[in-house]
Amino acid sequence: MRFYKYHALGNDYLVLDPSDYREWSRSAGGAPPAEQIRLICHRHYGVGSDGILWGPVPQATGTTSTAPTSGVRNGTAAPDRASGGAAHHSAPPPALRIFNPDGSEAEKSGNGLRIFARYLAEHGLVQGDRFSIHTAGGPAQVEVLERSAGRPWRMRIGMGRVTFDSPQIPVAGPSREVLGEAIAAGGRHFSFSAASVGNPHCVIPLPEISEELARQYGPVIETHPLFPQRINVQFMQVIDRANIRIEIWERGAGYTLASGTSSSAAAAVAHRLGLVDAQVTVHMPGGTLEAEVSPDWQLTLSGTVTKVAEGTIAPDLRAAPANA
Ligand SMILES: N[C@@H](CCC[C@H](N)C(=O)O)C(=O)O
Repeated sequence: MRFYKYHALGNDYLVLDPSDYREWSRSAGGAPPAEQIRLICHRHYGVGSDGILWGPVPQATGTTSTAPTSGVRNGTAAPDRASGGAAHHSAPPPALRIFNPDGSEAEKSGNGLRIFARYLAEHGLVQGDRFSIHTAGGPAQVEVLERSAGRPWRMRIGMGRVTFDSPQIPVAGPSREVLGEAIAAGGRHFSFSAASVGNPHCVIPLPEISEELARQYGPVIETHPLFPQRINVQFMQVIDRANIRIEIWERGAGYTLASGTSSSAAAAVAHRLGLVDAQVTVHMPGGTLEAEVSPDWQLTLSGTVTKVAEGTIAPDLRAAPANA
């Protein structure tokens, strides 16, 4: 029952390889039960993390939802133009399932993809510095930019194509691009735009942002009736045409120090609204990511991954209820 802990700008994940957890991988859902995910991710009762990266899994099960809450469906991000993906490999690319600390399953994670890519590369599970990873939110193309022993790695991920179309995000109401709409939450009115990069995002531009703002209004917006599958929320401050700041409330995880898909969605929305150019540095409490939006709305993200620890989950944790 080994685990590998990494962080990407303070957004921390545990990689659990299904080959170490045969009982769960052979179960009906083929993944850890939701109560085990909640316990393992718990900061006091468990190992502690912003989520679990479950893989590599066979590609077919990488797009199957057994999650109790988020209702994962096939993602909307288009295959990365540059990837060529599976076509370049004789074996299908490794697939990844992503679980939030509340036990729900997410379609995609930008930081999770960089972390899982490093795990695959340093365990000899992929060849070379360019490879694909499949998620329920679409394929991603990885490029290892810098690898050095005992230091954080740097990688670039082709995240796929962003969409602002309401049915694909999803956002309730008539079919439309969700740009600059009004939302009332927690007694306040905001203007928001919504996007999917494989998972759903609500971006709220404001002149000033703070952690308190994200913690106060994030949970109300995450579960707003406009968003039938809940939503990740970014409060965004545009600094200039090449820099934005975001504070994040993640669906199923709460306040986090960084998020890759949030960075992608915020950069794409800011670009779509004409507020920034195509290359954007996204500043978050945990650090910065470099985002790029291509003319056909393909997104690329570059940033670091740091290995934290590896170890073994004790049998006590397998048996204990979440409030033990
Ligand atoms: N931290 C992630 C996003 C993880 C998934 C998200 N909470 C969801 O439910 O969609 C990232 O780096 O993108």
